[in-house]
Order: sequence, then structure tokens, then C-alpha cells
Amino acid sequence: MAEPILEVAGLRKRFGGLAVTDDVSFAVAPGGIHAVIGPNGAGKTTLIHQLSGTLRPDAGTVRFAGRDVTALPLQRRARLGLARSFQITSVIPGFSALENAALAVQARSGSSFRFWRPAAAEARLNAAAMAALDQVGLAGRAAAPAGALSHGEKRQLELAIALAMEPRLLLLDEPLAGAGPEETERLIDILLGLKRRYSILLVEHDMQAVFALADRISVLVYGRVIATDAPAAIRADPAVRAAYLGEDEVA
Ligand SMILES: Nc1ncnc2c1ncn2[C@@H]1O[C@H](COP(=O)(O)OP(=O)(O)OP(=O)(O)O)[C@@H](O)[C@H]1O
Repeated sequence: MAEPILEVAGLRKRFGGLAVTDDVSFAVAPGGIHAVIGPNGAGKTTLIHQLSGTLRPDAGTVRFAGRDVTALPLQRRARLGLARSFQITSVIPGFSALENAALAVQARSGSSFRFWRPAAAEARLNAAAMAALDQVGLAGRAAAPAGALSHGEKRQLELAIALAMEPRLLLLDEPLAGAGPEETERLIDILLGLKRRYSILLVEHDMQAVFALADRISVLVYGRVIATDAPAAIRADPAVRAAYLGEDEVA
């Protein structure tokens, strides 16, 4: 494998007596989509929190682009290019789609904007924000208040906000959650487009989407990674099938 963009080794997190991530190790190659799947309560969201920096692991390391980021907080990781898409709640409903994306561009660039003349800074901000909206098919809705967007469009805006951070690895936690069939199809198309340009770590329940999108898949069960492989091998893996017994999505 090419030098991994992300390497997780021996990651552990306990909540009370429960080991929610238990010696989790896997590596993500640059380019394409690496999915993490697992039954409900397997620890996927807890894993994402430890990767993005909102939760400190009890043990283990997270290396990003060759650097140990285990002790770095979320903002520092985001600046290095390890960005997660935020939930709808972080979108400001009264601001336009463009303004929401522009805020993310501004957050990424930190204080550097203060050195520019305001007009030039604003034009630059808006251009970068518009480019992010364009990548998720939302340029035509740039002026719409975020609160007026459909559910699917809000999910697109979340993606645009994450892209505005210029990530080297994009962490997506259930980007299809709550989307109807047509919105799901649209979001899958958008993600297929994005995977040519970005490295993506995807946590998603929709198995059809996962198998349509992923280049590699890690399977998390009761906090442990039981397999990391190409989609065809994961589909055929007896241990994976056993873990999903009763949930016929993988079949
Ligand atoms: N802050 C917390 N304190 C105590 N237990 C927690 C906490 N966060 C998560 N858990 C527990 O850890 C386990 C894994 O939760 P997590 O949300 O990471 O799983 P998941 O794989 O994302 O689940 P789902 O697929 O249902 O979203 C669950 O049993 C959950 O109740």
C-alpha cells in the first residue's frame, strides 16, 4: 500500500465497563473511499470522535499524514487537513448556503484574512465558498437561506462546509442518514465525484451505498475490527456475515 494517510494503532476507549473501541487498528490509503461498517452500537461514532479529536483515546495512536496527532485537539487536526463533516445543527439556518460555506473557509484560513483588504478578502472568501458549493452540486442554491434547503440539500451543504476546510482526509459520519431514495441516489453520485479528488473515511449504515462507493472496508463489531479488505472479500467473509446475521444487508 502507498504510505497511509491515516494509521490507527491499538485504539482503546472505555465508557465505564464497556470497551467501545477495543484495540482498533487499520490503515487508510490515500485516494478513494475507506468505509467503516458495523452493526448498531459497534463503536463507529466513538471511533470517528477519536479520529477527529473530540474524544481522547485511553490508549493507542492516531497518525495522520505521517504525524502522530493523538494528543492534538479537533481544530489543530482540522488545520492539518483531517476534517469531519458536521451535523446539520452546525449549519446556521438564517445564513445563506454561500455564507455558511464562507464561514468554513474563514475558519480554515484563521487569522490570515485580517492582512487583506476587506473587499479583496471577501471576494476571495466567496470564490472559495462557491467552489465548495459547486463540488456538491449546490452552486445554484448559493443565495438560499440554509434553513430553506431540503434535507438532502442540507446534507450537501454539510459536505461543502467540510470541503471548504480543504481536507486531505474527509471523515464522513453517516452522510446519507435520513435521506429519501432520490436524495440518497443524488448524494451517492456526489460522493462518487468527490472520491476522485479526496481521501474519504466513510461511516455509513446504507450497505448498498457502502458497496457502491468503497474501495476498502473495515468491519467493526463490539469495538473490534474483525476484517479490513476489498468490498468483494468483505462480502464473502464468513465472520462478517456472521456478525450481520439477521441483518441481511451484506448478503
Ligand atoms: N459517552 C458515552 N458514555 C457511555 N457510553 C457510550 C457513550 N458514547 C457511546 N456509548 C456506548 O458505546 C457503544 C458504541 O456507541 P457508538 O455510538 O460509537 O456506536 P455506533 O457503531 O456508532 O452505533 P450506531 O450504528 O447505532 O450509530 C454503545 O453501546 C453506546 O451506548
